[in-house]
Amino acid sequence: MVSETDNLLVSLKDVRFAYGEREILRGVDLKVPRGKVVAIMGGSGCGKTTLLRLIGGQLRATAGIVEVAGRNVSSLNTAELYEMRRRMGMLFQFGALFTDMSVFDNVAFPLREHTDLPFGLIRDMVLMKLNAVGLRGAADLMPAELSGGMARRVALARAIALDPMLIMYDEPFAGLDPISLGVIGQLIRKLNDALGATTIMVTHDIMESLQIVDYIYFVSEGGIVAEGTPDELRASKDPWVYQFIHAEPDGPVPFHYPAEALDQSLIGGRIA
Ligand SMILES: Nc1ncnc2c1ncn2[C@@H]1O[C@H](COP(=O)(O)OP(=O)(O)OP(=O)(O)O)[C@@H](O)[C@H]1O
Repeated sequence: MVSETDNLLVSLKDVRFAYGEREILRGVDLKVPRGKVVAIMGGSGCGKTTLLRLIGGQLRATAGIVEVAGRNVSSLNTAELYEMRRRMGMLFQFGALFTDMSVFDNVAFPLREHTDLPFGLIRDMVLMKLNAVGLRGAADLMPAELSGGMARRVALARAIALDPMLIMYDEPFAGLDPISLGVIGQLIRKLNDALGATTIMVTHDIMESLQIVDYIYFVSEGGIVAEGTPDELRASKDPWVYQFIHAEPDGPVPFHYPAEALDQSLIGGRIA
């Protein structure tokens, strides 16, 4: 259990959120200590991306408190929000690269947008970030010349270009082959630790998460239904966690969409 006394970078207290009339989150409590890598998992459409957007200040909670670095995100004005976002690196689903820019220019983009640093310094910073993801030699390539795994690594380098305090990834493993997936997982951990950052990632990949994260939250039906360290979750008898870790098709997360009993649906059942 993450405690109040941990040095928290992100804290959500009883957070509720609705898109119009439709309530997606109904009281979420979540804590992310500084320096840690935390995964948020859960079924499709349960509100994981929405959680990242609330933390990033793109959405405002309907109720409850979202705190980042000790500041209530809802209370920030536009300038303060902009300043906070500058300190966050985000890689959204399939975080596409700008196809008409070289690898170098893609990574330089946030530095040029957000700083007035001279070219020489930007150049060195870009090359250092590309070096960290093993692609310094690919600086002059265009995105079309990269494999899927390489493109994701460039997107990672771009997300950390400004040395963020918080890095958020939305499904960083989506669409990758198993080897690239392992490489990206290790990089996420390595970059977090090398930068002294804090990382939150939304993912469906439980096996990779168990290898690299410090803590996992499971979201379902608007709230956190399970949480723990990888070791705690591996040992857990909680049916929800068990279903996820052992990839059981049916369990607390049902395989079947709600319906009447099968024998009621079948013609034979009706005759009987
Ligand atoms: N802008 C929006 N307006 C209305 N409803 C939305 C909007 N964005 C998302 N939703 C709905 O809110 C729910 C939660 O969406 P969200 O993207 O947070 O889920 P998720 O857990 O990240 O899903 P997935 O794993 O499939 O990406 C979904 O049912 C989605 O249809």
